[in-house]
Amino acid sequence: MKVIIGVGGMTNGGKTTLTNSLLKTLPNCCVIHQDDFFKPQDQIAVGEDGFKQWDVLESLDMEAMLSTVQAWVRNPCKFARAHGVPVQPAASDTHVLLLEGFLLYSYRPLVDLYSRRYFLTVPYEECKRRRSTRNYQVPDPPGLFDGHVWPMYQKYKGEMEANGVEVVYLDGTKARGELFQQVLQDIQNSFLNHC
Ligand SMILES: Nc1ncnc2c1ncn2[C@@H]1O[C@H](COP(=O)(O)OP(=O)(O)OP(=O)(O)O)[C@@H](O)[C@H]1O
Ligand SMILES: NC(=O)c1ccc[n+]([C@@H]2O[C@H](CO)[C@@H](O)[C@H]2O)c1
Ligand SMILES: [Mg+2]
Repeated sequence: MKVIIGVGGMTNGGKTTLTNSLLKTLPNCCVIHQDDFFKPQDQIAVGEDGFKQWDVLESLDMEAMLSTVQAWVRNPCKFARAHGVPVQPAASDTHVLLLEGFLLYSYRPLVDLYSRRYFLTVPYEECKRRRSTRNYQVPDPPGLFDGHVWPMYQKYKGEMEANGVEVVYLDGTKARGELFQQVLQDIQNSFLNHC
């Protein structure tokens, strides 16, 4: 059985934190981080607002991300070995791929591949507060959150909903351990118990 799980949602919703916990627990589990597919800085467009447009789909090499997912689908054992994930003999029929990122459900070729799509959210104020504590490879210039990050989040989320993409919303203000248990149980109930 091959299961692809999306851990998506807003910036600073807690996607990477949750993904890292799941990765340690789920059997034969590999991960692909969307943030690893950002294009180089000189290829990022500058908008009329003067900001580099990081939070749009065009800033990511989604074709490369899709190819990486397809490599896992073709041969999850080979993919696991190549990424240093030991294949557990007792669960060698089960393979899990976690896709983690902020625009997972807006790229058409990926949308139908997920067995489950999680979507982490926190309120605007909490998102802005968490983001202000972060250091990205390219630091946020003043005003980026309200001028670009938040409006793009709302735009893509609106499109996702209008397109009827089914997601499981998660409250990112819950404690880390509680979120982890909730999602782990949901995954186990949905898939792993069925094999
Ligand atoms: N459940 C939680 N409760 C409180 N703080 C959390 C929780 N989960 C993560 N955090 C904190 O919030 C910040 C963002 O977490 P994380 O990096 O996991 O989010 P992300 O969604 O991957 O963000 P990014 O947009 O940078 O990819 C970090 O400082 C992290 O320690
Ligand atoms: N990883 C990067 O290269 C990079 C550069 C500039 C901005 N970001 C931010 O990452 C978030 C997604 O995790 C987005 O909100 C980007 O603004 C990432
Ligand atoms: Mg992250």
